[in-house]
Amino acid sequence: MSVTKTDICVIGAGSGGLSVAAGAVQMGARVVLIEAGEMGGDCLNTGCVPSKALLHAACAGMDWQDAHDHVRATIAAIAPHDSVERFEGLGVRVIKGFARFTGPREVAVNGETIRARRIVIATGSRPRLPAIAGLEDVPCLTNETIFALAERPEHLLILGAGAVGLEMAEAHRRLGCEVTVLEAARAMGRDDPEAVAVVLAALRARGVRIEEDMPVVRAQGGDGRITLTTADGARITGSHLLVATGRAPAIEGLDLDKAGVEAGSGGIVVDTRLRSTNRRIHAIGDVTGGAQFTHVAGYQAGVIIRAMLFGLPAKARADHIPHALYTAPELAQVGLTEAEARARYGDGVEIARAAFSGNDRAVATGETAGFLKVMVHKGRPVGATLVGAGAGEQIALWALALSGRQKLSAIAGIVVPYPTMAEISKRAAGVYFAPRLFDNKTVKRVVRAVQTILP
Ligand SMILES: Cc1cc2nc3c(=O)[nH]c(=O)nc-3n(C[C@H](O)[C@H](O)[C@H](O)COP(=O)(O)OP(=O)(O)OC[C@H]3O[C@@H](n4cnc5c(N)ncnc54)[C@H](O)[C@@H]3O)c2cc1C
Ligand SMILES: NC(=O)c1ccc[n+]([C@@H]2O[C@H](COP(=O)([O-])OP(=O)(O)OC[C@H]3O[C@@H](n4cnc5c(N)ncnc54)[C@H](O)[C@@H]3O)[C@@H](O)[C@H]2O)c1
Repeated sequence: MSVTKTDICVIGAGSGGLSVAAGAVQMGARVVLIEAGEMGGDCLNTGCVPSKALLHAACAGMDWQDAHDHVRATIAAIAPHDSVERFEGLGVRVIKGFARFTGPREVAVNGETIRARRIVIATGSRPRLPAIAGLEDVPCLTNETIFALAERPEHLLILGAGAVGLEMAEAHRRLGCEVTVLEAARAMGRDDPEAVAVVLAALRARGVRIEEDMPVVRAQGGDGRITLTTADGARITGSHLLVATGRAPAIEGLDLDKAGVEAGSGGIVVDTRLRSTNRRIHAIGDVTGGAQFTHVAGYQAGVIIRAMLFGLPAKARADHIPHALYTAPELAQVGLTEAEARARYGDGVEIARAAFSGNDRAVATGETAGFLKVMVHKGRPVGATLVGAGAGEQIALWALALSGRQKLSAIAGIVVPYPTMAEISKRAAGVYFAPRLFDNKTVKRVVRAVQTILP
């Protein structure tokens, strides 16, 4: 077996692995990148990119065929950025094959041994199928197959009202499918319930049936006719079934034990510096079981590059990481939700709110559903929840505020073009300061005194 020595060996060419490889090689490290499937991983091929392309096409009123052509064209347009050719051009050695550990510093692929000073596991996640009687015998779709569906489902059943379930419900309903979402617990359970309610109301108004606290106990049927039985005995029949009940870490076949890397049911165990139980092996992205987003994998890549290349003890933060749900309206969150802020700071937290119905641009465009609420502790925002048109774009301002640990006065002090949706952020900050300024006896006394002496 031939042996190749390198500085960094990256397993998985998805959002996390590609970022590590590109950053490290351009700063002078020797990098080997191993990918078993498609370059670009989940995000490009079966996740973010096709889902956002499908949502756009559906909201723009395209038909099934045009929408799927748009999905393929979008992937094809972005693919060169993640391609073998681009990475080889940067100086990375790319190996297409399945990697497995053969020792604490060694990985084997296609009969070759890669011996590396540092190894990065960025193998991502796979759809997790729940233990429901009969499910294994029913033809079910996941994110790996739904974007390649040739024909429009007449009635799409969706298990799980998380991000995948709700975005796919939105897209397929707009493409003309009947859609039923069955959620065992609460839809978008980690997000602010008041904000989630706005999204659910909009989806329901467009005809999506969403049932929460509705565990499914049995699945039966075949191609074109699938019946789900709920715990209370109700039977719901549809033509297709999408399972969107969360993810499992992609660690099968990696032989982690040979490298002394521990994994739990959530994924590879890492410390705040994203080191596994083998200190020379880092793990980033979905495989660690934390917040599963492309921008998190990319952020974590930056953290470990600092450690691997410069020996800096960089820690990964989580308090400034935003996420967004791309339904209409969108829902976005950064930092603590109201419930989390109240649990942490008790009465020390204040909530500053503004509604899209009070935003002139939203009124002009008819997009008045939704609100912003900002959780404030000692004059600093510790979280922001946005639900409304363009929430995913607008959360960037609050991500900046939390990332820089800025005061709310920084947001109150910005000047925003009129009329824009972005005014809602300044408005919420104004709501926080208004009583301090306008209901303040000292301020009033000072103004009266100054007025008596000013010429
Ligand atoms: C439908 C859907 C929509 C999504 N939308 C968004 C969104 O809008 N925004 C967002 O931020 N996130 C979104 N996500 C989540 C996002 O796709 C993931 O968080 C992100 O792709 C994780 O990146 P990663 O590098 O950890 O893993 P991946 O991108 O999955 O990459 C892992 C790579 O490792 C390879 N691999 C696995 N095992 C091996 C091995 N042993 N040897 C070699 N290669 C291996 C795989 O083939 C894969 O290419 C979405 C996910 C889904 C399912
Ligand atoms: N816009 C985005 O950024 C975006 C979009 C899609 C996916 N993602 C990422 O992908 C990951 C996976 O998404 P997901 O939606 O599959 O997972 P999820 O964890 O977000 O949601 C899964 C949902 O399924 C429910 N569930 C679990 N078992 C069930 C059962 N047996 N029957 C019915 N419901 C059940 C859960 O209660 C939960 O609400 C997410 O963590 C998210 O980070 C992000």
